[in-house]
This record gives sequence, C-alpha cells and structure tokens, in this order.
Amino acid sequence: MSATTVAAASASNGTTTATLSLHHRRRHHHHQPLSFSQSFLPSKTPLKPSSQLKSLSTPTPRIARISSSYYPHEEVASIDIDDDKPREECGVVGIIGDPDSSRIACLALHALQHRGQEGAGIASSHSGRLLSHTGLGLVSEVFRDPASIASLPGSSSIGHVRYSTAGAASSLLNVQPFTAGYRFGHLAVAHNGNIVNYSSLRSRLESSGSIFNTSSDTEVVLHLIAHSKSRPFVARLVDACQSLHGAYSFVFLTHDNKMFAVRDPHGFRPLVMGRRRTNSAIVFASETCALDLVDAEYIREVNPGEIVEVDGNNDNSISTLCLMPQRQRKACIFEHIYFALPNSIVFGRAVHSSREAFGETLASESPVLNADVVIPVPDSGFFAALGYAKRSGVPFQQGLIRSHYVTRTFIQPSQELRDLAVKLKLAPVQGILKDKIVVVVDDSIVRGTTSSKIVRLIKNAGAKEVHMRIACPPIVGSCYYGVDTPRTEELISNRMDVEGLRKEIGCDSLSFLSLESLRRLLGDEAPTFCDACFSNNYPVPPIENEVERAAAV
Ligand SMILES: O=P(O)(O)OC[C@H]1O[C@H](OP(=O)(O)OP(=O)(O)O)[C@H](O)[C@@H]1O
Ligand SMILES: NC(=O)CC[C@H](N)C(=O)O
Ligand code: SF4
Ligand SMILES: [Mg+2]
Repeated sequence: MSATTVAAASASNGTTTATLSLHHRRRHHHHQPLSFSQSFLPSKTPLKPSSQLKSLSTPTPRIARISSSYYPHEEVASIDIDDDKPREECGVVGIIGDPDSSRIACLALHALQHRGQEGAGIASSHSGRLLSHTGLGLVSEVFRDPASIASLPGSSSIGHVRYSTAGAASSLLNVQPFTAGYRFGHLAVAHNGNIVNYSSLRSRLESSGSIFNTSSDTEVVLHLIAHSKSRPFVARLVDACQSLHGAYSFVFLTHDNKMFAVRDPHGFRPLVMGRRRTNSAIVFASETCALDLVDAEYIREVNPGEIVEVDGNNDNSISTLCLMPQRQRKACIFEHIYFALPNSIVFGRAVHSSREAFGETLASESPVLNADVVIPVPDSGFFAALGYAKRSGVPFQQGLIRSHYVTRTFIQPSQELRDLAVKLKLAPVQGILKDKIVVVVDDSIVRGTTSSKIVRLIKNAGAKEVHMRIACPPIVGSCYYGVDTPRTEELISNRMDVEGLRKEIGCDSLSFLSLESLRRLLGDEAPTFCDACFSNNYPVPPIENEVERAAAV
C-alpha cells in the first residue's frame, strides 16, 4: 500500500486499516463539512449566448485599445458557474496561408472545445484590416450562423476557446481573441495561461496612462507592446514578454498578415506547430488533436521561450527567436492527468500512454484483493482504469455510462439535486456492478463531489464493495498558471487526510498515485514538469495571486 493509501477498517477484502503518513505538506486543515451552495442548471443555461462582430480599420490611438470595448452594452451579468472542478484551460489556434483560414480555425476550435466552454472567437487578417467575431458559449453556438465565418475572410486567422483564470467568466469583453489598435497598426492575441504578475503590471500601466477595457490578465501584453519603443514588432514582443511572469502560450496576428506564436520560458502550457497536407498552410494549436482534425501534419512544439514568426506576405517564411535566457522547462503534468484529450501528443508524450502508465502503477501500488471488476469514471478516468485493469488482471468493464448530452459543468444547490446531476451524467450498469467488489478509477479528486456521488450510485446499484483508486496524487495547492482550480481551502485533500476523505466519499478504500511514483514515471524528465498542485513547489512564486485570492474571499 502506498503512503497515500487508506483502507476502511471494515473492508473485507484483505486490505488493512492504514495509519496515514502522507507525503504532502498540508497548509490548511479545516475539518469542516463540505459546503455546497450551487443551483442546478445545465452549463449552457446561465451563459446567455451573445456575440459580436467587429472590424478594426480606424485610425489608431497612441495606446492599445481593445475593440470589444466598443460594445459595452453587450456585457452580461457575472454568473458563477461550476466551481467544484478544475476548470479546463483555454485553447488557442492559428492558421496562416489558407484561403479558408477562419473556417479551418473554427474546426480546430471544435477539437479544442474541452479546453474551454465559456466563450470562443476568431480574428482574421484581410486587406490590411483585422476582423473578429467573438461570443459567449460553445464554438457551435458562437459560430452557428454560417455568416459569422463568411464575415472573416483572409488567409490568416487566430482563434480561442476560453475558460477564465482572471476576469469574469461571463463577460463578453473578456472573450478572446482581443483585437487592438496602436500607433504601428492593429494586433490580435489569443492566450492560454495566466500572468502571475498581472495586477502589478496593470497598475503600472494605468499610472502611465493606459486605459483597460477588460478584466482579463491577457490584456496587459497588448499595452506592454504598445508602450515598447523597440522596433520591429518582434522586438516589441520580446520587450513585452520580458515583463511577464507566469504562463503564456500566445498566438498573435497582425493587420499585415504576420503570425507570431510564443511560449513562456518555462513552457507551462502546450503549443504545437503543424502544416496542412493539402496546401502547406502553417497551423498552431494547443494540442495535436486540433492538427489531426484539420489534416495538418505535426512539425514540432513551439519551444519554451521561443517566438516563431510566420510571414504570410513572404511565402509563409518562418523565423524563430529565443525569447529569454533559458530556464528549466516546467510543463504542466496536469495536462497529462486530466486536461488534454487522450488522442493528443502533449510535451512530446502521448497522453493516453501516460494515463495508462499512471493506472498501471496505481494497480501495483494499491491493489484490491479479490476484486471482480475495474470500471472507469468517464471520461477522463478511462485510460487510467484500462492501465489498472491490465496490470491487475481484473476484468475491465464500462460500469458507468456517460450521457453525451451533459457537459462537465453542473451547478447544484442541494444533495438531492447533486445526486440527480450525477444520475443525468452517469448511469450505473446494474448487471456489471451488482454483488461485485468494484474498483473505480478516476483521474483526480478536486473537491470530492464527483467521487462521493459515484460511490453512492454504485452502491445503490448493488455493489458489495467500492474501492476508489485515483491516478494522481492528492491535489493540495491551487494552480496559478492557467488552470482555475479552486482556492487552496476548497481543495478537499487540503481539508482532510485520506481517511477523512474516504469517509466523506463513503467508499471502502481509497488510494492515490503517490507523488514519488508520478515522478518516477516521468523518468529523467521529471524535473522538467510542474507538479506544484501536488507538491506546493511553485516554479514561479504566486505571491501576488495569493494576495488577490485572499482579498476576493
Ligand atoms: O473532485 P471533483 O471536484 O468532483 O472533481 C474531479 C472530477 O472532475 C473531473 O471530471 P469532469 O466531470 O469535470 O470531466 P470528465 O467528464 O472529462 O471526467 C475529473 O475527471 C474528476 O472526475
Ligand atoms: N485558462 C486560460 O488559459 C485563460 C486565459 C486567460 N488568463 C483568461 O482568463 O482568459
Ligand atoms: S500547478 Fe498543477 S495544474 Fe498548475 S501548471 Fe503546475 S501541475 Fe499544472
Ligand atoms: Mg471526471
């Protein structure tokens, strides 16, 4: 049994009652009951679809101007959506050298929909102008009307799907790409990540005259570019990025048909580059699954600290520049655990293989004696469960069926409604579960709500014993680099030990993959991954964000 495993004293399968010796330093020990105060609504309901179409071709002011400010009346009330999960991250795309660039960008955004469901947008460069269309909701909602794509002509486009880390989730103003005018022309940006020193940068910029139009951290980069005195554009970009701390995978598009893909020196967030097989258009995307969908062959990652420039006026010529002195890569391991799609290659590794390996090791570390069946918690627990079953030799079955019409985001006010929410999303298969010793494998536990509901469902379906196995270590720290995990106090593994959590969830035993095993599985590359949400070792000190989050309580 691993050091992060605990079994119920009453478990009759041979697992022993464990005394806890967790590897992870707990900063907070609030032994309070979970507090749930949400309302039950499907995810799409609260986000009133709203969109805006705009063209930037007017004379330019001295400072950066965010075009969405032209439509302040379209701002909608801020509504808090599901806060008990790690929210996905954003997804970015860029296509240059394709006469149908906005349509291809839209397809690529569909492939990245799992990375953000709050808003979507595309900006294109056409005849010296930037055009854009952004809206709240899913890609299919924002681009439902074919006229929206038709209104974005041009051979280069960038796109974005958003899940907010800074700035109101339901504000149309915060939906990217942002387009801005300044003294050298027009510029659009799409960002995945989170700028840790955003507040101090914003204060500094405001004291020197900048007027901000959004509450998003991303906007600071446009002001920094506008303030830079360097030339050409790429030098202004370097200037701006040198002031940023934290995580950024950016795609920029200029009015004169140039595209710039940039990754922060630690390379927290993924960004890959490919080439369309049909017409050699260059494609940038957060994940390779987007390249696959638009028939682009994978070329390589944009390297940490690198700027890749593609000149659409010069036969898509590519030049690259190292952004800053080399730092150690700190790629987000949570991409492999939960966020990325299993069919993507992220940070040079196949996501499905990582998950299978996590599951296999979990099976070796935390076996369940006499288990009858291993079942995954769909969707993201699938490959870890497969790995667990393979290593343990216990049959793999689909004991929970997931509805394809229910998204990840649920808001529920009471226990009855939370149970109903899970019933809508996940249905137990009684024939597989009844009278069985069931091993349930999920990728992660954040607040513990999903796990407790699932255990109840499976027990109600007649299971004899339910053993939860989690294919990552306990999450004890918030993320400041682009994953909007709840505040530290809300993370259940920060509020109780594994035995407390097991009781809360109501299962017969509970085990997590240990941090040591996770690192061992990454081999020589382990030091090049960020695992701060498990270890509290933050590669970029999150002091400013800590202060902000505390103030926001
Ligand atoms: O402990 P919790 O706060 O409940 O959060 C953890 C759960 O949330 C995620 O699933 P989600 O339903 O978001 O997405 P999925 O369908 O892709 O697994 C994750 O896979 C866990 O199942
Ligand atoms: N998750 C993300 O990458 C979000 C990007 C940006 N920080 C925003 O809040 O819009
Ligand atoms: S803190 Fe966790 S979620 Fe955030 S970048 Fe690091 S590993 Fe990823
Ligand atoms: Mg899940």
